[in-house]
Amino acid sequence: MAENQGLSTVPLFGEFTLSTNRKVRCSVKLTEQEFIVKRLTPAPVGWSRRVHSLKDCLGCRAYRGNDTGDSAAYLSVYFYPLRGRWMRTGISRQRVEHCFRFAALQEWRANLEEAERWARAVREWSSRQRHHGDGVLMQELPRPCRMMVLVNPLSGKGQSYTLYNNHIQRMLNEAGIIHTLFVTERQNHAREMVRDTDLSQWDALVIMSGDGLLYEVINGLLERPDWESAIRTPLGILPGGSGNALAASTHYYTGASSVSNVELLVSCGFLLCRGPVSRMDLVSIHLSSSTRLFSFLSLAWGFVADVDIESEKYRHLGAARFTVGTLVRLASLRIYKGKLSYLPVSREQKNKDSWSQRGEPYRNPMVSTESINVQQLGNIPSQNSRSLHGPPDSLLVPLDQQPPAHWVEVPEKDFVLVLAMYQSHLAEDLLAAPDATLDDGVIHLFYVRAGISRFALLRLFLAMEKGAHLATNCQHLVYTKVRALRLEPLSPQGILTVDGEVVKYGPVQAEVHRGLSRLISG
Ligand SMILES: Nc1ncnc2c1ncn2[C@@H]1O[C@H](COP(=O)(O)OP(=O)(O)OP(=O)(O)O)[C@@H](O)[C@H]1O
Repeated sequence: MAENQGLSTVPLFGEFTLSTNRKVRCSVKLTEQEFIVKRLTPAPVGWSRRVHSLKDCLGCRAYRGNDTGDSAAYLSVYFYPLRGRWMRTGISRQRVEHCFRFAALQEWRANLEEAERWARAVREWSSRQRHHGDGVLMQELPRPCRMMVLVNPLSGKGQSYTLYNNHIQRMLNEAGIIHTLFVTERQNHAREMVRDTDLSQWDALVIMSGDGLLYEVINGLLERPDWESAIRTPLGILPGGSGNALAASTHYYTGASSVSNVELLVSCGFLLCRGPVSRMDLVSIHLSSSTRLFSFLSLAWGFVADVDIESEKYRHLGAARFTVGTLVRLASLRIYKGKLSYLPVSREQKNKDSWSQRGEPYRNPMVSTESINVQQLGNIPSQNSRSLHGPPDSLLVPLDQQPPAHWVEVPEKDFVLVLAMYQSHLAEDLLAAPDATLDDGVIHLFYVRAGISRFALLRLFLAMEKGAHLATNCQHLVYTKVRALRLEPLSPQGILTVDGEVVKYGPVQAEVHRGLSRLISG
């Protein structure tokens, strides 16, 4: 062990019987990349050889059986490979367990030691196989890992707790993750818990709900005096709501084909257990009420916000509530009056370049009295009168001043929708920003100008299921990548949502903070 930096040496070979049938002998081989099982006892039906990539290994366990008179030990290894779905196209992660009986030695202790040697080697070599993305890897979660799991029992169709019991609890146990379950009892419960908890007790905070509960957790972390370290606590997301946009986004970033419901849950559970932790963008949002809050997903006004909120009454339908809501709102399509301006990614870059050519550090020219603006904008009381901290917003000026001169002002004043996205999915089956990545530092801004027909709008949303809406060449749809934006609704009434939650209607502005938070994302 001491040589080879504590790693168990591989390959390992062994011959064991199946725990379920002692008459079936198998040869087992562990290499740096694979776990290979070959049946030595011929079987009339079923498999004769199985090869698993260690990338698909969730965990393993060595243990003694219940019978104390039995000197055997057991090794269970859990894999979740991507496999073709039964009677459907596409692939999804499906659980495969191998369990072997170790009885070659007379002493139970010796058999258990041998099983533990195998378990250690499987764990070590599978952790070496973890996929490290393109430079986004921040850190591995420590092992053993301690997770706080927050479950909203009322989210989605009210099945979160059952889904946790049926799938997630088992996966966390298989991965050897120590976790404590907290069932939220009311709105803001999770926010208060993360605001007040001793974070040194936890290696990760996991949210099993819709996106609304994560929104609470992020804002709770940023209310803490130690927000700078608190917001770097690894977060995990498990789909338990009806929208599940971030869960769908994290699955999408793995490159796997699209899945929903329990298959999405298993995929996210797998990512959660395997890590690693990546950076995730957050967007600072200023409302007319002088409130500043943080958002991880979206800011919406017009059609999308209306559908999201008005379809709450169909939540018993699960994800289908958005389809029903879309059809209902299409029937009475509205036009929303407002002013939209933004700082394009390209223009911000030019600005930075011209400053650096002059050999000076970049400063947003409109906030040269930065400290004053930042103070005014940044340190304002949050909705529940607690102070929300977070980094200063260097691109924004106060809402009662004109946006900076180098920003773009959209000429149109009549919109059907404005949607700012920072992750790929708006809902499980709505791939709104196919180009988005977890920490690209970009707000993907979409707006649809008034004048679009109902049919064309429906076509856009149908195309969005596959992320093909941008290829429809719809003349009314505009897409641009920005760092900051301001929206000033002129219609006296309307709905504004942040991460799917209603916020105070009125002027709003936003700035992206690249990689401010951490997400366990695979
Ligand atoms: N026990 C509870 N009772 C009532 N509200 C709760 C409870 N626990 C959490 N909440 C609140 O429920 C709201 C909605 O939660 P969340 O968005 O996670 O689920 P959802 O609305 O079902 O999901 P989705 O947004 O995907 O439709 C959050 O604002 C949260 O504060």
